[in-house]
Amino acid sequence: MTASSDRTDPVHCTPLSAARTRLRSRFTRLIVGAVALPAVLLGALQLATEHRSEREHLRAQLRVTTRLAATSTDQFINAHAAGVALLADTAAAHRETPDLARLRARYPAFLTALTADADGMIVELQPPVRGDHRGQSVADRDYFRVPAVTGQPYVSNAFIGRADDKDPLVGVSAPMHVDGRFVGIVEGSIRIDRFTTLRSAVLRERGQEMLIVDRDGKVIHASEGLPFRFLQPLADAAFLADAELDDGVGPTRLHKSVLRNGGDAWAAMTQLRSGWRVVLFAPTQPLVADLQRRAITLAALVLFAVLGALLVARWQLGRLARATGAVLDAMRALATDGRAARWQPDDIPRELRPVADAIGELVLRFNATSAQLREALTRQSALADSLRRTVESHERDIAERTARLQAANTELERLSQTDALTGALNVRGFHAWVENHTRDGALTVSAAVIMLDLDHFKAYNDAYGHPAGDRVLRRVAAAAQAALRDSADRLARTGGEEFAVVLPGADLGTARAVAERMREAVQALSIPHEVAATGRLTISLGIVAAEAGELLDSVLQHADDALYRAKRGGRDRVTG
Ligand SMILES: Nc1nc2c(ncn2[C@@H]2O[C@H](COP(=O)(O)OP(=O)(O)OP(=O)(O)O)[C@@H](O)[C@H]2O)c(=O)[nH]1
Repeated sequence: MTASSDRTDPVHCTPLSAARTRLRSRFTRLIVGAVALPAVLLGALQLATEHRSEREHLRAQLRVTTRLAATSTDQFINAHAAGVALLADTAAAHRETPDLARLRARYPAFLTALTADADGMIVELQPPVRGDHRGQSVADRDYFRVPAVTGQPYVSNAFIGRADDKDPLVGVSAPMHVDGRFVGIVEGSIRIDRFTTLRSAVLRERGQEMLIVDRDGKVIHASEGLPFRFLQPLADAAFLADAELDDGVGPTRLHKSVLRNGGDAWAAMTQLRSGWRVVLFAPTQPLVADLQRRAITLAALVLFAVLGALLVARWQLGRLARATGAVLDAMRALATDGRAARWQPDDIPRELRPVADAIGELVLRFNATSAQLREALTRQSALADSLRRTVESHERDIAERTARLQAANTELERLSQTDALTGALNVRGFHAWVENHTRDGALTVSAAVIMLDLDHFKAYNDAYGHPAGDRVLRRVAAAAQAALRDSADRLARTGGEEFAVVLPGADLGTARAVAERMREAVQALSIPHEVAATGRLTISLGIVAAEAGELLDSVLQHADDALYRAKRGGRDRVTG
């Protein structure tokens, strides 16, 4: 639900997705920073420490092996030299011929053995199968000259055998003295491979190469991994440089490209009693290869650890995102609908439980408050309806009362301006008409005025009584009112039995016609009046026409004058 609503709601989707993305990249950086970096640093430190330790171990082991190799070689050579010396001494003491065959039998490493006289001429050579060399001279050989001069046993440098095999040899020799006189030497030649092959093989199995050089710095033996050949002069080689020997072994030093394969190697040198030097080389390549292998293993471990941590973080972030999405949905429902679904997260991390519980409580409270609010709104709405109905009813009453009041007022106004006896305008009503049709006493419209007066009315009252006079007044007024044609015309009772009629816009002719209709209408009433000459009640009328702007008082006076003339003229007539 969260994901879909996020997709369909760009307003809310973008910030939420961005937030999750930032959180994920932050987690990634955190894991890389907190796991990978320390692991790599610690691993590199560990590798460097181990590498240094193994290098030191290798160097120490190289020194030990060098010493062992030198010692065993020394013992081998010395043993054979001692054998030759013993044979020489024994033979000289007994004035016997040295038993070379016995010597070779005891020391099988001797390829040949010989005796030579004081002049260096070979007396005997063993084995005899190699040819008879008796009479040949070895006076040029070191193994003859040195013992002859020094009187001491001697270990030679390397040399090539004179036999057909041309074997690489070293010789050990010892002088013979009879009665203090040098009489010759005993010499044994040892094929070099007799004391190097096995040692080289063992050392090579341990990853080391062996070099033996003689006192002149020429190669006696170089194992297969070294690029040196027999008798190659190496006196100037760095690994043979004089060094202070510690317990018989010089310091181990690293030498570049010293191996046959071009590789580097640590080298340790020691010197034998014979003056030979033994140098052992320990290639660095296995150490480097081991370091590379460990580094690759470490990198793989770190990589797997980081990937695992990222997977776990991604899984946890997914849970967090789902829980957060549910929270947002609940909050969004609150914000948009004003309602909240029941908050029941079932897959929320324990750490977020307090937040979820707080939101759940918030939702419950919100729902309760919302329900109360709705109820209050419903009550308020009902109350408002009732109030509105009451107000409307009151307004209707007021309107009706106002209408009645206005009607009453209108009626009152009409009555206040109406003569109660005749129904014509009274003096107040006539003044109201005057106010509407004059300004400063002058007419604002043209108008005709008729002044109407009952003839001999006093006599009528006297003859018929005042109430009968009232009835006559009422009938005359009704007849006069009936004679009016225009709705704007007005009949007003201006005195006891005197009426004024105003006809807006009318001319004198019209006024006369109206007045005549009135007179005739009264005549037609045939109200008996014994005192009147005609025997019936009549009326006299004076008429006048005025233009707008004439003073009303003056107009009324003219009309009154005309009425007077009608009276004086014999009554029952219209005079203008
Ligand atoms: N019955 C009755 N009589 C009224 C009323 N108002 C005025 N009169 C009488 O009308 C009479 C008017 O008399 P006069 O002014 O002398 O006029 P007249 O008698 O009509 O004589 P002429 O006008 O000259 O014809 C008086 O006697 C008044 O009492 C009224 O409302 N009712």
